[in-house]
Amino acid sequence: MSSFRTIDNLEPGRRLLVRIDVNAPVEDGVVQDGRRFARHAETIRDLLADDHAVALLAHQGRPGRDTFVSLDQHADILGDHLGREVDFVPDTYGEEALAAIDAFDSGDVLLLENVRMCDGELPEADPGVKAETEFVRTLAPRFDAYVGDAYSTAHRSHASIVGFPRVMDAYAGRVMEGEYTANTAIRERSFDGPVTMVLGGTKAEDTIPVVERLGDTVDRFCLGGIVGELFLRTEGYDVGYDVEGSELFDHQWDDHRETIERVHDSYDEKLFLPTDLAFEGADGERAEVDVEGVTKETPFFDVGSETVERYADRVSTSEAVFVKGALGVFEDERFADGTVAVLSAIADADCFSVVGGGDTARSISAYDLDESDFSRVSIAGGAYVRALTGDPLVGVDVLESAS
Ligand SMILES: Nc1ncnc2c1ncn2[C@@H]1O[C@H](COP(=O)(O)OP(=O)(O)O)[C@@H](O)[C@H]1O
Ligand SMILES: O=C(OP(=O)(O)O)[C@H](O)COP(=O)(O)O
Repeated sequence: MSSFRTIDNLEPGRRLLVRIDVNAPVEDGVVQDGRRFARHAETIRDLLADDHAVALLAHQGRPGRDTFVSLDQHADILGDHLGREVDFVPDTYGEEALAAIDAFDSGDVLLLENVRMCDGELPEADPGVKAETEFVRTLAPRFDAYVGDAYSTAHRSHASIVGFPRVMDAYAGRVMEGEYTANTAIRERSFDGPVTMVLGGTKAEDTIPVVERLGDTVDRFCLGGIVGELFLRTEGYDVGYDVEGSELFDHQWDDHRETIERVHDSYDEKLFLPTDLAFEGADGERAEVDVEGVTKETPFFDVGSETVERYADRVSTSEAVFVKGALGVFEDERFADGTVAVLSAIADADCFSVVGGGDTARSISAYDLDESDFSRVSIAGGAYVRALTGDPLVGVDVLESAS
């Protein structure tokens, strides 16, 4: 059981600062609707039913990425879920934001601009340091309480996650409470047969430490995506290099090389790496190459069909399977085979299964897989796999300390 207070403990009619996570895929500049919007709309609906005034904080993307965009579209999508207007304020704690906050009243919902566009949110630092930022010092006194609902960002020590609850009366929202309860319960489960983790995606910092932390309890790690290529590079294959315009590999290699090499040496027998990879052929179609034949000039977008077969075989003989991160760029149909085939094998298998990640969970609906074939689909990725290790989530810790 968590020891944080929830929104059920709030007196009605408060002025609330609510941190949600509606970080979403962006395709050709268009923000894609998904589970995160639907789930946070439930929290907001419950808050409005208790006559609170709700100011929402959220982020989108990371500086420098093409998914780093304004939250104006997010306000419209949230509004569609709520069946009412959500006012977008193109400012976070400047004059325009303060005027909107000072004017807002019971029953109002407004969404402030992408917190990662304002000074103070980044980089990660101790909660006490984030609480001292101008951002927190300016907004905190204007509200009665803070609601932490962004479980999927609870592993980041950013101002909107840890700074506000450090200095405000703080409560957990419905998403925070639900995700925390479910993921903590999963961590406490034990399984008689093999446990497999399928790890892919782009965020090495969230997945590689998990391999190290769970290396003694998980039986097989099937690796793909950027993570898989970084491990292949450890084995001397010429993959996992940035091509022009991409910043996916080299800085992650510099940051995590030591850990990757250590994990590789320690858990060699449990690690399953791609034996073939897919790329865009000269005719624009999907082409595949054995890892022995890769060259560093070629960007790879999926695991190959032999790898898919091996991974599907591993998951179909597992008692439990945990997925975080896609095995390829599934948003492009040519490179969806790895992600979709392995998810289908999990859906068909008689196993306990969890699929997590803001992007990865989306592949389930995008490719008409049936959500009910999985034991759980989490809207969190990095936070959920970290929760499985038992390591603390700073965004949960601060809510517990605030109680
Ligand atoms: N080889 C690859 N190159 C570039 N991107 C990849 C590759 N493989 C997977 N991806 C991308 O990884 C993304 C999901 O990873 P990530 O954001 O880390 O996970 P999630 O949001 O699901 O937790 C997908 O959107 C997919 O396009
Ligand atoms: O999408 C998110 O995490 P996820 O990719 O682990 O699902 C969260 O919004 C956190 O975003 P971040 O990884 O840019 O800090």
